[in-house]
Amino acid sequence: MSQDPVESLCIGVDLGNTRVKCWALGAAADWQQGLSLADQQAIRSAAWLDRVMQWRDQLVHSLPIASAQPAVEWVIASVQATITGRFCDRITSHFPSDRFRVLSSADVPLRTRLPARQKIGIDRLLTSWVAWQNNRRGEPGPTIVADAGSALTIDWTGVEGEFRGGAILPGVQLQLQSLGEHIPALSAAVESIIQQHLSPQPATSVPSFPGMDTESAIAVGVYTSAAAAIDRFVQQVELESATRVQLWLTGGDAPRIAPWLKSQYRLEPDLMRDAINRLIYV
Ligand SMILES: Nc1ncnc2c1ncn2[C@@H]1O[C@H](COP(=O)(O)OP(=O)(O)OP(=O)(O)O)[C@@H](O)[C@H]1O
Ligand SMILES: CC(C)(CO)[C@@H](O)C(=O)NCCC(=O)O
Ligand SMILES: [K+]
Repeated sequence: MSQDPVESLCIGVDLGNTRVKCWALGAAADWQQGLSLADQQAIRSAAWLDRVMQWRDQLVHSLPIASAQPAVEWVIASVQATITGRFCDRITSHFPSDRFRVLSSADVPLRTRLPARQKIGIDRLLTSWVAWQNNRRGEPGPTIVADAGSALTIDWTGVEGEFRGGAILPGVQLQLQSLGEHIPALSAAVESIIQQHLSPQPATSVPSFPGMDTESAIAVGVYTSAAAAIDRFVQQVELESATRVQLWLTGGDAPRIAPWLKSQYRLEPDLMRDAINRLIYV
């Protein structure tokens, strides 16, 4: 009897600055529903590579065809080259027949006239490309993606699909950490906000305005600064292009920034997954 793989499985990986996110793509995306296997593991921790390998094992065992030895391909979008090397080495040592493909900026079908395309973060290009694709089906207009991760990036793509560049600033968590580390009087309040952020419970309330104690003043400060940067960027693009823009909001801190925005937006927590999926399957 043939031992050949009967199914193939594609796993999308977003290797960010703080977290790694993995998803089964294509048809297999459904197989993991209800198993909460979308691993979100801090890269700083020693065990993160083991966690991903465990997740890959669990995912394969959850395939509907019990005897399958699927051919597994990892499609990796990474902003950290050194860690990508370690990641691929680990995959090869655990699962020698797994294949991987590391995406580069040349894989993203978005034009740009920027001088150094290869230096633009793959996350910026991928999310901009998929948001622009989505916009084409709706109202035409420039696309802006605000990705609130470790860094907050805000990027502009023209109506014809040209990546125009953007803005990069410290993300919410980084702003909080720098306050906590450099201003002793604020470190306890910052610690408490960070703990709330990391709790699996979604935020229940938006801090009231203005902040009436240290914690809420810090929260109002960092959220309004992120939201104001995004609103200002939107305003500038609208001014320069004389049309309404479509703003997409993604990244771990997007839901907390959203209530402070004046601009209309669409919140898409998994824009990176959608982008990798679309790149591979469409
Ligand atoms: N379990 C968690 N671990 C770390 N950050 C979390 C967690 N849950 C929510 N967050 C929030 O998500 C933010 C990180 O967002 P995201 O996961 O998009 O970033 P990232 O992948 O590290 O960054 P980037 O993609 O910019 O490199 C943190 O600032 C934090 O506030
Ligand atoms: C800006 C970040 C860190 C955001 O994740 C990433 O896109 C990156 O490492 N970019 C490289 C520099 C650039 O995009 O111009
Ligand atoms: K990101």
